[in-house]
Amino acid sequence: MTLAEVDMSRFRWGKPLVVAIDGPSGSGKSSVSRETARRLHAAYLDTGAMYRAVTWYCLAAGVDLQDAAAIENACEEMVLAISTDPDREHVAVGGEDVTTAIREPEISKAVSAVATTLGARAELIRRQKQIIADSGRRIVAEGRDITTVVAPDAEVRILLTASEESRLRRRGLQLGGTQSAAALEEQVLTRDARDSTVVNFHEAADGVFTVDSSDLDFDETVDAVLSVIRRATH
Ligand SMILES: Nc1ncnc2c1ncn2[C@@H]1O[C@H](COP(=O)(O)OP(=O)(O)OP(=O)(O)O)[C@@H](O)[C@H]1O
Ligand SMILES: Nc1ccn([C@H]2C[C@H](O)[C@@H](COP(=O)(O)O)O2)c(=O)n1
Repeated sequence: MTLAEVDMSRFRWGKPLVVAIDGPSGSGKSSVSRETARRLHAAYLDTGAMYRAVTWYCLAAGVDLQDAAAIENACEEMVLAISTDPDREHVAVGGEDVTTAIREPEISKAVSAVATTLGARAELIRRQKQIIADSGRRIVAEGRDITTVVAPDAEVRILLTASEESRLRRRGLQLGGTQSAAALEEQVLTRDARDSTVVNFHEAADGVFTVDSSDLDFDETVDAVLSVIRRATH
């Protein structure tokens, strides 16, 4: 058992523990948050998957992604189910399993149109707050606006960041080394530039801890996050 695991056993039962993690693309939000949730025996919420699910629904229904009102309507009417079990990735729209489909490149390319539609954001934020409440406030939730908008009252708020170079390298490895430099920049930097027109995920707000993972491997990053949680809650 590592030192982090010994200390984390204190958090298994008892008080609410909402951990909110945001940061730019490729910083490790999803993978690090999922593992952190496992270690804490907590639920896990991937809010980016919800934006992707709305995008999938809009494309499937032929909704014009230039039409903000149509996107907002689609978002409000859509029946979305998302697993909060860190060991079970599952997203369904209207009962259809879209877990894999929402990771396709066409969704990654189109998702900023949904993420920058303020009416759609309002609806998803409402649903995300409800999921956090339904978890009994024992959850690790991640996404671009979690520390500032969705869960500003979380017990622990962390900005997980990394240099552009690390983030591009990680995304390249994640996609099997098949993407050109230009394609990776489009997926990581250009998408972040579009998304940051509606939400700030590059700077830590007051009370938000920063973990810079540029020089840390995955396990070291999880340990750094657990260490922040331990310090913040004692
Ligand atoms: N500290 C780290 N060192 C090396 N690789 C890492 C580290 N943290 C995460 N990774 C890897 O980097 C890749 C990108 O991580 P992840 O998908 O979790 O990022 P993200 O911030 O959620 O990105 P996005 O917001 O675009 O979905 C994954 O393959 C993950 O395993
Ligand atoms: N809370 C959130 C979560 C995600 N987004 C946007 C940012 C991305 O363009 C898209 C998909 O996120 P990913 O799965 O790549 O993390 O959704 C957001 O604006 N707010």
